[in-house]
Amino acid sequence: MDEKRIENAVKEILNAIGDDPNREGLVETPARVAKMYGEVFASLDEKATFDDYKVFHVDEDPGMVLIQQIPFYSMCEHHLLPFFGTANVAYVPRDGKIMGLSKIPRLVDFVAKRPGVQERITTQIVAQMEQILHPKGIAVSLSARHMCMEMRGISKSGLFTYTSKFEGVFKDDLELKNEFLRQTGNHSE
Ligand SMILES: Nc1nc2c(ncn2[C@@H]2O[C@H](COP(=O)(O)OP(=O)(O)OP(=O)(O)O)[C@@H](O)[C@H]2O)c(=O)[nH]1
Ligand SMILES: [Zn+2]
Repeated sequence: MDEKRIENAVKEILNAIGDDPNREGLVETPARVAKMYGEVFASLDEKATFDDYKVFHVDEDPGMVLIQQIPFYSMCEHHLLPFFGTANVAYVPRDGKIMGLSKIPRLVDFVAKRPGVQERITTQIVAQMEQILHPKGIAVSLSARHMCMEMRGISKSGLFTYTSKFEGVFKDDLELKNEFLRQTGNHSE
């Protein structure tokens, strides 16, 4: 990431909104924003990859593995305002192939830390899980608040947007899908 360029751009924005980038409270702001963008957009760094996942084997296929309520923070690509919430990620292993549990929240972070939309985070979690494990099934659901709908524009506070994607056995096996929905606090039909 080109921090110097971000700093200059932030100075320019401060000027453009009619504030003074040289006043005491703002002098260090461009550098802080550049550093902050480095964090919230960390996945755009050319060195950033999600290849530190660990795959293990168990003798018998367990059923569903589900990590619930994984907090995530992202920035909407339309307004560069935060959207944030929680993700539920489940899979059903194939051939005893399982993943290091901590890698799932890492994967959610990796997918979230770039300008995006909630729908794409949802589908990319599914795509990455598929690539790493080729499991029998994947279920992902996200619930998030979008600051671009709360602090501006339509200005509706406390709206939660829900997105979900079900693959493989989660599509075919209604009981399994219902178990995911029940466990994650959502109600099936
Ligand atoms: N589908 C989707 N839309 C999003 C997401 N985050 C923000 N948006 C929407 O992106 C849209 C951008 O619409 P535009 O009409 O181009 O922008 P705008 O004039 O600022 O729109 P308003 O927010 O309605 O004022 C808005 O409707 C936002 O609510 C997201 O994660 N997914
Ligand atoms: Zn937005």
